[in-house]
Amino acid sequence: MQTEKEDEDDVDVSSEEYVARSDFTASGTDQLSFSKGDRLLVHAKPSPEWWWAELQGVIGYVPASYLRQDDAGGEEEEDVSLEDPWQDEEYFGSYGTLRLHLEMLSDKSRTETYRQVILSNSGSLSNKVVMDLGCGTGIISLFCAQLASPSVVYAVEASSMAEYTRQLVKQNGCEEVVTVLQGRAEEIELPEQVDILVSEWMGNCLLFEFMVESVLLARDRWLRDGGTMWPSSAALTLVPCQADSDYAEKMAFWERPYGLDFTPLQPLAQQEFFTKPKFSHLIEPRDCLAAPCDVICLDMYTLQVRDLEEMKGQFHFCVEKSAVFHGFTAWFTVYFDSLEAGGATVDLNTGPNSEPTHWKQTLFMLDRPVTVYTGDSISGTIVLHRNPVWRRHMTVTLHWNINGSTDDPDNSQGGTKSFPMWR
Ligand SMILES: N=C(N)NC/C=C/[C@H]1O[C@@H](n2cnc3c(N)ncnc32)[C@H](O)[C@@H]1O
Repeated sequence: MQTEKEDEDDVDVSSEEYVARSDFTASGTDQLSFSKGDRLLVHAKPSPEWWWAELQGVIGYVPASYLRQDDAGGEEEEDVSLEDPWQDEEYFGSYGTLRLHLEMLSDKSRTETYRQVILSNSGSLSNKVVMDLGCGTGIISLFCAQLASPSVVYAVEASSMAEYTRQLVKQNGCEEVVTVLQGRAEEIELPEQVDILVSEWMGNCLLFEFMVESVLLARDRWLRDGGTMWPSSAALTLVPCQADSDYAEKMAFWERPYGLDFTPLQPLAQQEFFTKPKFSHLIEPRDCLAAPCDVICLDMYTLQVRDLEEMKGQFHFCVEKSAVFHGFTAWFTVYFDSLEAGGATVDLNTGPNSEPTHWKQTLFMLDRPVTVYTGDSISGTIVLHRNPVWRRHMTVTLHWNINGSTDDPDNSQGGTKSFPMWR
């Protein structure tokens, strides 16, 4: 609930009026929702990002980046610094070039998995209506047209790549089946409901970029009752790990470079290299100190956008090898249910025991590595907290306890650390 203002005396004389640049929907009970153009009275600025403001007698926290001061003319000055909380210009701009598409198409494990899904369901795909959300160069849509006989595939792509995708569809003789629609999936109009919504939406740590929100909105609007989601479900997996080479390279390095003592730089190294997660980390199976654990599982038929604000998971690891516990590594697996009842489920596992993918894995480095021993247990929680302002970002908070099997005073401890990804 938002806080009702008591009485006029509470108004801080230094309150300033600001105008809302865009809508904002509160994602916490102490936040204040507002609409574009609303005039808010800012009473306090406890942090650069979040201010304490009032709207029509109701008070709550508001994201400062959504507000602008009302200049004399009341016209919005051309504010180039206004960043769209979705950063869509930059995001879709990056997908308008080939670099990322080349990376994704070069990822054989990823691309062959989608091909396998189409191939193993080719019979059931006959005469079906398919939506390929975020089709990029259209590879999945082309697989559908080439390997099966759907009645139509709506290939939706928001970036400028769409015009090339149309050429690729024509070039490969698929224009009878594949229709390319340029636009955001949340905004385009389809002529009909779809039987299958297929998308390759997974970001680092499964959710980064939060393209999944677009998939859920499209599901709710365009997937017919009883339709199929591909992927059908997803799991985020975690494992405690050693990361000797990363630690040696970034931290131990400062102990004796060229015979000198550079250890006063280690707090800087900690801050600079270990504050954020490390994307594209390649963990070896031998780096895993315990059996991995699925900490978050998503059912793509029931998952709601509001669930994405905060996702929590628990873990309990039994240490299987004595080693230095440097941190946790995360990866994901997505599952594609067969269109036929009882048919085989296809999965894409991006973990260390599968073919490497362009996502690789994500390393969360602890501030203080600690030696753990076979028989110890590491238990705790992981929380993925979506950034209330930068909607493609999140913070991953890990909380762990080590229950030492030995009486080594150093290793019955725990900790907690939050990793911004990225803001
Ligand atoms: N797997 C990851 N990380 N990204 C892969 C895929 C991203 C592709 O999907 C497109 N895309 C993302 N969101 C939307 C949307 N809401 N509407 C239409 N197209 C979209 C991007 O422009 C890329 O071409």
